[in-house]
Amino acid sequence: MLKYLINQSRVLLAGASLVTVFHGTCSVLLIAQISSALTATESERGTLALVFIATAVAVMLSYVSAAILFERLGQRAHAELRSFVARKVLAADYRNLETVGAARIQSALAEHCTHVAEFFVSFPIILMNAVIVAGCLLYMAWLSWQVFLLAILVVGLGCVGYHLAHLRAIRHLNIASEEQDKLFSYFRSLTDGAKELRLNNRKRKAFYEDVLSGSIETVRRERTFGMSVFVASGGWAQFLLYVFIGMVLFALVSDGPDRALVMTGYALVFVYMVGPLEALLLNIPRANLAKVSAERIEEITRAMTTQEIETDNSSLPGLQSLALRGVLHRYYHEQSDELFTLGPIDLDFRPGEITFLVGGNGSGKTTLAKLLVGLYPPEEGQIIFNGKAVDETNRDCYRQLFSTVFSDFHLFDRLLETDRVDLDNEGNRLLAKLHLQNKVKVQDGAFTTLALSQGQRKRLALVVAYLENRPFFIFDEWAADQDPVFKEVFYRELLPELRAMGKAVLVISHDDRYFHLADRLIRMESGCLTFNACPSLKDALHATPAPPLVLNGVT
Ligand SMILES: Nc1ncnc2c1ncn2[C@@H]1O[C@H](COP(=O)(O)OP(=O)(O)OP(=O)(O)O)[C@@H](O)[C@H]1O
Repeated sequence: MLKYLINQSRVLLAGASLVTVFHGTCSVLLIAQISSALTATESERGTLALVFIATAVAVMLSYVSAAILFERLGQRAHAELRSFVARKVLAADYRNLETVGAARIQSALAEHCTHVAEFFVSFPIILMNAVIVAGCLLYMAWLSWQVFLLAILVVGLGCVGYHLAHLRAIRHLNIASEEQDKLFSYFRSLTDGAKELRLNNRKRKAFYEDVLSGSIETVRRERTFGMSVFVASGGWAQFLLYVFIGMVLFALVSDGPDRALVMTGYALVFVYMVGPLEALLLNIPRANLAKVSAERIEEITRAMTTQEIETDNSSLPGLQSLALRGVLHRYYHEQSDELFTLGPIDLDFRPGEITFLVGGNGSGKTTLAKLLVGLYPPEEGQIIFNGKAVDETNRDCYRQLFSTVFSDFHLFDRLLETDRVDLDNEGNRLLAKLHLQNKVKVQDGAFTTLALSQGQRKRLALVVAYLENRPFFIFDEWAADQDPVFKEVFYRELLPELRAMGKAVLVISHDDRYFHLADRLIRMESGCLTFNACPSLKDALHATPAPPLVLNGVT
């Protein structure tokens, strides 16, 4: 991931790095000039002053240019990463997305992308200070070659120590990253479960103390440990530096004619070098954190795959026939080691036909709807659409056949599903039909508000589905949250209207008083079809009566 980003901006990165190297070199030259000026004669000072001013200006200009270039790189990397993850999420198979989970995706989009982008803040600091430290060492080598050899030894020892620490620290940073993914799901529970947490004080306390705090603490502990190991390795490097300084000052510099110049030079360089060295040791861990986050993004996005070919929407076919043949889907529940199997299912759908799908909770109605609309590719069997099997090459195109309102529907404030010119007028006409005209309007292709009751929001979702106007409509317990008057409108007006328009309609419903309005009734039990016929054959519907509900021994 980091390599990809670096590759994407290699020209800008190379330019910024060159400017940084130039800045580091000028900074070292500045120190060398200060050192020379301290022991310079009166006649040399004039020229030295001019060179000093020119170098100082170069240092300032190169610093500003490098900082701006790297800021641009960082922001660009951040934007690119966010787009990359968002595109991956949009293209991923729905099932893969369910497996990865919303929390990990949020974590990737929020924290991990930020950490990776910070690499472009750390990188110039590392590069700039590495150049300064290298320059200082070279300056020392020029003053005395023995010192240079010693410096090489110190750098070697520092590298070995750092590498060992690095391996340990990365392990802890990885654990922290994994825990952070869980933490994001707990953060969601803070807002999504706000009502439940307020209504049960024991639950609220337990959630905070046992779940949330534990997770926050794990991230803190692991990250602190990981970063501390890096800091400790920084301390080791600093210690080596002082050993190096001590050996140079007290053992290596002999009493010669240049002793004063050499000692002044060293004193200055040492003092100057400590700052860059510290910056270096502080920023290398940050770059490592970026690496860990980049690996995490890679892992998350790798799980979001697809083999499907995206449709261009130019020639969406109409519906002539649709058949499910031996279609089967399984859910595996890891915690309980249980498998839910839906199917094998054989079903036919025709235009202008209203099908009701009924059955107990958890019998597989929604799963069947997801299979039918192509959100889940069948594990076995086939969907035959207009005589052609649906596969990776045409599944995206096939999905464009459906307008749906699932029970966990999402409303976008903008009406993005269609580019029809009469969108506002048609939207407002439908809103009036569903008695929402005083609550919300469609204005410039967007709803004026979404702050409505659940039942009203479902009516908005119905408006959206109507505006999409696809050949096949699916409603998953749409009427469950509606007043009797809207149930009437839905079952007795809207559904017949859709039938008259030649739409195929699948209605998942528990409203048995409207079952007779369907052209066909399907019943599901434990993932299997147990009834598939005209609704007048009512007896078959009640083949398996539901067991009585028992609460604390009271029926
Ligand atoms: N994303 C999922 N991952 C794993 N198992 C799932 C998933 N969604 C549903 N299931 C399981 O599949 C079974 C059928 O669920 P489904 O939602 O299709 O039932 P349903 O008939 O629509 O129920 P309800 O009437 O309560 O909405 C359930 O046992 C459920 O535990």
